[in-house]
Amino acid sequence: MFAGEHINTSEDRAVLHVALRNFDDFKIQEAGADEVSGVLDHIKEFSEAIRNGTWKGYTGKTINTIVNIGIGGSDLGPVMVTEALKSYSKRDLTAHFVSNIDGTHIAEIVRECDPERTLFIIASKTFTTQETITNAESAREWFLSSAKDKSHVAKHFVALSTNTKAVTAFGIDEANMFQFWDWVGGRYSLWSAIGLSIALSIGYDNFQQLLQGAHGMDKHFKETPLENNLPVLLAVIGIWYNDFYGAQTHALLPYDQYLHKFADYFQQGDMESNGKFITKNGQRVDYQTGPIIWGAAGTNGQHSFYQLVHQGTKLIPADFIAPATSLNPIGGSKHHRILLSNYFAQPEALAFGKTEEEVRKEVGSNATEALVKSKVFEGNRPSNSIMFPLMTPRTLGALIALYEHKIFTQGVIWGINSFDQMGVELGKVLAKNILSQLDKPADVKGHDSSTTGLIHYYQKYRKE
Ligand SMILES: O=P(O)(O)OC[C@H]1O[C@H](O)[C@H](O)[C@@H](O)[C@@H]1O
Repeated sequence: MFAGEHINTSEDRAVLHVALRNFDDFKIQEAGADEVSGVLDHIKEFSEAIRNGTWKGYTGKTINTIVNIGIGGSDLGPVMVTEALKSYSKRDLTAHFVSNIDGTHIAEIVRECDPERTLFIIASKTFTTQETITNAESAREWFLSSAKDKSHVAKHFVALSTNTKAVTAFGIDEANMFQFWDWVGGRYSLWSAIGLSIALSIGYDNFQQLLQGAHGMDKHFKETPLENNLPVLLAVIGIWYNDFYGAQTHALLPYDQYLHKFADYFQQGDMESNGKFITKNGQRVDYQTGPIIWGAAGTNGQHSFYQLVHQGTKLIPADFIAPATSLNPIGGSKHHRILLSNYFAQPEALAFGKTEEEVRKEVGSNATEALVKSKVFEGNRPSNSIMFPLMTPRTLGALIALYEHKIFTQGVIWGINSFDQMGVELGKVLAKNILSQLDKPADVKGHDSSTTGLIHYYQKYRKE
């Protein structure tokens, strides 16, 4: 990876998100790597102009709302990080994120926006993603219904992309485009121009701290012997339970409300990277690869699904993640002490459980056998605990990079290409064909009976 070899073999690309946060440290030879600092300067200059009010909208007002339009890697990273670092954000600059093609998403968000004071950020590596381009067109239509004159688009629309041609064809000036390169995978792109909404929200200096935190983890990963190497340790522990104990899933359980999108983010990060049954050499694996990633912020999960984690029939390895100090120490950190007491207790309960003997002592001799059995915790359920002093941009950068490299290490051990995503293509192709058949029942051809029946049902009941 660090040598810039084309380890994304199926697409013949280097994988160099580490070059986006390198600060001239590692020597990386790859076209575009020398352009990173120029794009960072552009992000700095632009984010400062928006934040200090020198950038004005078409009626001379400052920008008070940003709307990032993107999906997958062009959405989840910015959403997760702006939520995680909300405490560092400019409170009078509201950030919204539109991803879903469902018109409800953009319709509900523009209801909260003032066209004179809103900046739309069209985030798409390829600039061909159907959802993003359709949402961007609708945003432009909504904007022009107030602004009227197309020349005003320049003050309210910017693009983050590798595809200059498509960006300019959409009507966004090249000067308002923030570049990145094909060696940045979508799910590894929050460090690139795709992070513009993060820089706008928390300020460029904090964005840079985020990058530096990730770079620190890159160095650790590259230079530390395997037995002390955090991403490697997480990777092999994960493989141990996944491949040798049959665990199907892995839960990410941050005891930090700011990290409430962490599991959503790494669902793409991990499952799109390692959800593959073909090795780099084209063989079908005869072992398990990437786990199902899921989770929720503690303690909410405890009151929802932890029953199964403790007493269900499935083995669920979990990562418990928490800051020692809260950024909101209300009530003299009373909340945080309660939160952390749960953070400490859950892994302990999972590991050591409660024996039948202990239950008997507790319930007394009148309890039925069934009640006794229902209160037994078998224990011996695995978890990792990750703790850090305080949620800062630097810490978050390191935490994200920790998981990125864990995923990469696992992919290497499984012999798969963690950096392509062929599995998302088939559905897109089928949807495109179906879209062209939706008008008339007679057009619905070439499908199985269930699909045909469903489309006919829609055609019977739709109102437009
Ligand atoms: O940034 P874009 O080119 O619009 O791509 C957005 C997303 O599209 C697809 O779903 C890919 O599987 C994702 O990896 C990617 O993040």
